[in-house]
Amino acid sequence: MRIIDVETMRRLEAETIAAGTSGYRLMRRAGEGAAELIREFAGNRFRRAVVLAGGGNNGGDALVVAALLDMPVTVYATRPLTELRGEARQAARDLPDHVHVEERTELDDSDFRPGDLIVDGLLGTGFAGELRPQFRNYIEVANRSGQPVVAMDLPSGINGDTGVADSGAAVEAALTVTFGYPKRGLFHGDGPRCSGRLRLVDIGLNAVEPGVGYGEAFFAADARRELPRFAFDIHKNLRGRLLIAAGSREYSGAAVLAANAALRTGAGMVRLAMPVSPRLPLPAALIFREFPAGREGCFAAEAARELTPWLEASSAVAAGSGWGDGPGLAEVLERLLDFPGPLLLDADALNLLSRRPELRRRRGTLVITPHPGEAHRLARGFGIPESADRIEFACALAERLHAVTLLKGARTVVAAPDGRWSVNSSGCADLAAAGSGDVLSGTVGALLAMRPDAPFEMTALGAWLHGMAGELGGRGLIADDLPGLVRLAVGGIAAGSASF
Ligand SMILES: NC(=O)C1=CN([C@@H]2O[C@H](COP(=O)(O)OP(=O)(O)OC[C@H]3O[C@@H](n4cnc5c(N)ncnc54)[C@H](O)[C@@H]3O)[C@@H](O)[C@H]2O)[C@@H](O)CC1
Ligand SMILES: Nc1ncnc2c1ncn2[C@@H]1O[C@H](COP(=O)(O)OP(=O)(O)O)[C@@H](O)[C@H]1O
Ligand SMILES: [K+]
Repeated sequence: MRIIDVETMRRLEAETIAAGTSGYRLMRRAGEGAAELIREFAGNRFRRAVVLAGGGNNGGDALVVAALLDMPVTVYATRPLTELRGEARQAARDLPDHVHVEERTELDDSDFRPGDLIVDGLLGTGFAGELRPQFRNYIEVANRSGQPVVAMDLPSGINGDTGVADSGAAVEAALTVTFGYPKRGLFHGDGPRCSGRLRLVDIGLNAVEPGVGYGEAFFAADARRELPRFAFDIHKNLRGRLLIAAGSREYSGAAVLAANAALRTGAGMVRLAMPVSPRLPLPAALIFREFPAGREGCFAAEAARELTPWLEASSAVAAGSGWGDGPGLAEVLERLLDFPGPLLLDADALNLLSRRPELRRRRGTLVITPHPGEAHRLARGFGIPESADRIEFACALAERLHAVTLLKGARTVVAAPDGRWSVNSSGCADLAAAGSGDVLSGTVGALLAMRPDAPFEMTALGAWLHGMAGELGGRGLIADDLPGLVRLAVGGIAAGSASF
């Protein structure tokens, strides 16, 4: 989905209205979509919704939501609803009687209580200049309450173009529901930190013209488009054959996580090559072999030759998770780099490549999945200037290493050597846990094995599925849970579920 700036958003809105859809219709679609997502997010965890309504259309969206929630609702309005104009006025008129409205110049801590879900409709794309004191007070008290906030369109206080909380205060949302197209500010500055989970509601705006906008963000609609579909009479050999070369004596769990994830993502066949026998039970569906190990318990150089028959039988390879460091690994890496199909390198394989950049010779597609530490080492090894802007940095790595680059973190970036890039919309802080990256390498590896011709799209899809699995898991998630949750995310998309 194209990321756009505020000016383009206004133009598309005006053009859509000129083409015959009323502004209030757009607001209704925004509010209805948001209410549905809020119901899903809230489940039955909350006793009351507290809607913070500003004086513009962002407030209007929140009032539409207030009318549709199936729990008690209190609206704190920054100004009398009778003073609202245009579509927001209409939304105020359509509020049912059971919605309790208070006009409040100021809020204090006693205005929120445990069991409240806060809906932030203070400021959206119309926010400009210094935050007025009343709005600063609303934002600060809401944040201080510790109750989850769902932001309409943008977290209030965030500049829609730059993502910066210009006035030093912004809503810290648990979920942001953005309307029509994702705004640039959600991906820069304070945007990722303040927006929390991200969802997009299609409100039927005119399509943005090709070439207009600023880059791509990957949402559920993109996952629906990209998920490989299989004919009813498919054969396992056509559903992707992945070789995973991973693990060491110390880190056998990494290999097992990657292999489980690859199977649960739906690869037709997964082979796991490890230099030791794992301490953990392996899924019976996995094809496993122990390869020669050196004294440190890592792959020995002989493993390189012995991998040949398995490489010849694979449509993609994922390597590097839990490799550790040993003298034989450079030879193994060189052998893998000769593989003609897509090769994904993660973790210690990237660290090795950073120390030995001269090994980077390759015929086939290379996909790299560094976390920020590994990306930093790659930048040093390959002499790439590091940028604080994650999108710019991922693009520089992709270009210089000629590799599809997945730069991990909150709002993972996937960049291609040809300059395309996409920011992932799914994911949550629960993914910041040991082993979660190993699962990602198995998931992306499986997708590359299914669609070796579309490495950029499959890598972005893998990031989205992994992020969604994290969201489905939530608090208390451990990496062992993720493969099963990836399966649920794949299944939901494949079955055409309305969720996500
Ligand atoms: N563009 C579109 O196609 C659609 C926009 N919609 C909603 O409309 C929003 C934009 O609405 P508006 O243009 O009315 O703008 P907003 O509602 O985002 O903001 C304008 C209001 O905020 C106040 N304001 C501006 N700067 C301020 C500051 N520094 N301190 C305190 N108050 C400030 C203004 O006085 C005005 O009342 C979007 O973010 C979205 O939520 C939706 O209704 C759906 C359609
Ligand atoms: N705050 C966060 N929000 C969303 N995703 C995150 C966050 N922190 C980490 N992740 C994701 O979790 C995974 C962690 O991978 P990695 O650092 O390689 O872990 P490990 O090496 O322990 O497996 C990556 O997919 C990364 O994008
Ligand atoms: K908002």
